[in-house]
Amino acid sequence: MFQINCLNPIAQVGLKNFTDQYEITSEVKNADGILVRSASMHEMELPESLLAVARAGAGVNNIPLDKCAEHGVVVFNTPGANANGVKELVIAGMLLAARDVVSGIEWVKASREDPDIAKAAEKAKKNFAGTEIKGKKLGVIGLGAIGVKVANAAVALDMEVYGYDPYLSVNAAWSLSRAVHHVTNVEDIYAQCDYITIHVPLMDSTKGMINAEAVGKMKDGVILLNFARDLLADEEDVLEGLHSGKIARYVSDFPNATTAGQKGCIVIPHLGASTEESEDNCAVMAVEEMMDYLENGNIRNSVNYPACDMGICTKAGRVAIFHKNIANMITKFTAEFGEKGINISDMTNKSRGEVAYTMMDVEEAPTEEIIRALENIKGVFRARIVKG
Ligand SMILES: NC(=O)C1=CN([C@@H]2O[C@H](COP(=O)(O)OP(=O)(O)OC[C@H]3O[C@@H](n4cnc5c(N)ncnc54)[C@H](O)[C@@H]3O)[C@@H](O)[C@H]2O)C=CC1
Ligand SMILES: O=C(O)C(=O)COP(=O)(O)O
Repeated sequence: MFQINCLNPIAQVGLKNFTDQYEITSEVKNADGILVRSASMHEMELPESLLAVARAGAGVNNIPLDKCAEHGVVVFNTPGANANGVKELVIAGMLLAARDVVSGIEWVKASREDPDIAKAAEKAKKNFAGTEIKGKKLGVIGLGAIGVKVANAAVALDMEVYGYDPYLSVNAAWSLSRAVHHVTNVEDIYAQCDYITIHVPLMDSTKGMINAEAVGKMKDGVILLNFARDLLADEEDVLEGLHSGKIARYVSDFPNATTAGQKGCIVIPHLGASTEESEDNCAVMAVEEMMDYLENGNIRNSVNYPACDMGICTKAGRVAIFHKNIANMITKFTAEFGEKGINISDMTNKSRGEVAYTMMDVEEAPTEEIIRALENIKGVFRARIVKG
């Protein structure tokens, strides 16, 4: 029986796919798997029992990926599963910045006791007049699952779209509208665009990328949208830009003490992926990945281990080994089975950066003794019996 702990509420449509081999537990201490959305796991002590973490969503900056890798804990995410939800809110964000709908709605609320509100509205509306997004230049930084959808939707809304992503995947390139202008230097986006939206993951290399220097290169009156992570922008610099008039509006999906309630900031309480559809898609994908890993050792959509798929095991046993990506490991693993006269009938070894994953199908059920011997090999983080 696998124990699954949910650190955030996960949609039922996903949870109900767990078979009777699984139990949802409120206790993290004996969990085999953790399902999580945005809850931070950085301060958490990882239970010894933990085998996998599935992030029902895209961003994994709330999860200690390296620490998990060193404990042989596979971390998954659900690429693209909430991208449409975010795309739709980004479009809403652009419209909220272009048309002063928010102030207009506030005015209506404040005037609700006025019996002549209809007449007053016709006078007041000039204060909330805006512009149209048609014909404006939009720069999209990061053309992954979300960026591509935002770029294509903006093309359909008659915007002139510029896209920048030095690591563009082949899939993304195939999905991107041909009307999107290919930008190879992000500064061209800063210099040319009326709207700039960022859709990159938060990593050391992207943290604070929207800083005073970047803002200084932008057009006067630029509208900046951040539906990726607040730390991608140095928001003190963004506030400076708003005060000086360089930035007309900052639309963010991440409330914090710096931006909440500030003039020129339209801040939404992290609603990008909070749609029924996105929550369902993420939950279904996260549960699928978790089950295939726990039952078969297969890894799909991991962010800290390589992909590996050996299907369902048809032999007597299957062993999975997490180890450093260094020389001589396979020889040592096979020797452990060889010494005991156990035939290895199938094997896969995959690496990703400094870590590697080896799966072996064997013709005798693996014993705890073999697992201990494998774990004693220098460079091995964990060995587990997947079947046997
Ligand atoms: N507001 C919300 O509720 C949500 C926010 N997000 C955030 O959006 C981010 C992006 O999500 P997805 O599009 O699904 O991820 P993705 O992984 O499909 O796309 C990210 C893209 O950024 C590109 N990239 C990386 N470094 C870059 C750089 N320095 N300059 C330009 N491009 C760079 C990558 O090549 C990739 O194409 C997530 O990491 C997460 O932080 C994601 C989902 C929901
Ligand atoms: O998927 C992401 O990266 C998100 O930011 C969505 O977060 P959430 O699942 O809504 O807490």
